[in-house]
Amino acid sequence: MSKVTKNITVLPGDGIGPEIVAQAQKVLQAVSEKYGVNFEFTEGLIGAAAIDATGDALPADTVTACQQADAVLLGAVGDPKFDNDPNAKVRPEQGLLAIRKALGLFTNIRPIRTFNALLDQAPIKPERLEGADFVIYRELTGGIYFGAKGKEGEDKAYDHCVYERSEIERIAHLAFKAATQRRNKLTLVDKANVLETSRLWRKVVQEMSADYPSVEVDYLFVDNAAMQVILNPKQFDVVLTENMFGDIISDEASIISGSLGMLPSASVGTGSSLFEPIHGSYPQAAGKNIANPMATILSVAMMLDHLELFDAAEDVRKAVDFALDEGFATEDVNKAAPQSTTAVGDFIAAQIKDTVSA
Ligand SMILES: NC(=O)C1=CN([C@@H]2O[C@H](COP(=O)(O)OP(=O)(O)OC[C@H]3O[C@@H](n4cnc5c(N)ncnc54)[C@H](O)[C@@H]3O)[C@@H](O)[C@H]2O)C=CC1
Ligand SMILES: CC(C)CC(=O)C(=O)O
Ligand SMILES: [Mg+2]
Repeated sequence: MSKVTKNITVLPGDGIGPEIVAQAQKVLQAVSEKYGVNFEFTEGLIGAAAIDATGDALPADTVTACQQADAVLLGAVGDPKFDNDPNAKVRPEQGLLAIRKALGLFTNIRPIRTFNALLDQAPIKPERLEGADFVIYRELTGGIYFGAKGKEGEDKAYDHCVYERSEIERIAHLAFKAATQRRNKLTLVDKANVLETSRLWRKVVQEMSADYPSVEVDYLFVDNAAMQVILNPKQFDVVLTENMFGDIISDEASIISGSLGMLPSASVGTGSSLFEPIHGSYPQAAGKNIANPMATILSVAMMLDHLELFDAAEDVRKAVDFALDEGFATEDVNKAAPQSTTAVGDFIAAQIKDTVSA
């Protein structure tokens, strides 16, 4: 019988992107060998790498390759030469925003959990963290990142924040549904005491809650939420929020997991789904073989769930837990005896091949 083939478009991007994506591909290769699935990889340019090669942060053939894929795997984009040049006309991050828009990826799902092996080293008391398990539904193609932006002269600049009801409803439906499959709680994080867009979010979510009677809905202003997320993370189940607030709150929530290098994400919507760590291109670590590949590897687990390879996804998660339990991890989560990025990738891939499937 011929093997099932899944076409994966791979966008390594910038900084540590190529290093962490290579480890994620090793993991997919291990899954391929164990489960008899064939992964066909097509590589595309995005970000600073794409600007350097073509002048464009998202070349048209990258978009086509993503549209034709069963799933997309992204590393990260961004380079200090653009970050430090406020006058740059083209920026790596434009490529990321553009692929999200082109694929209609209106929801970014960011699960936040703890890892037993990392509880003791967190800057927060372990008893506050143990059992924390929530998921952030971050709106991904609207709000201030996508509104009109510009400058008036040299000393005035603006970024507009706009949301339409339909943009709120489509992600809110996904978030409510997720809550019904979890612990039936949804927290809307907004700034409805100040922002008109937030008041629209609140109104729409209040109206929609009638369709999900089992779900308890509460509301938190984002400044309070930023504090609650680390003070009492166990209170959250599904957190629904707009683009920028979700971006910020999720980086903060990585403290609960132990490192920004631990948090994966799935971006879903109307086109091919895309899987990426929540962190950026960590340029200080580029080329040093020290970045944590686990966020990207756990993004592969989310990809495998999406491809309905559920046992393989579980294997990947278990292999990451095992690596952490064995202390086989990079310096961000194992300062005493750090392993390299490639060694961690090899270890996790070998563990997947070695374990008997569930
Ligand atoms: N999705 C994306 O492609 C994103 C891109 N960026 C871009 O990345 C560049 C750097 O931005 P930063 O604000 O420094 O954010 P960053 O997420 O790249 O790094 C912030 C800090 O988090 C830690 N960290 C991040 N990833 C890690 C990993 N895999 N292993 C271990 N530690 C890790 C490091 O301590 C690092 O200094 C910028 O150009 C920015 O625009 C930032 C966020 C997301
Ligand atoms: C270009 C930024 C919006 C990337 C980012 O920080 C993110 O998506 O988390
Ligand atoms: Mg971010």
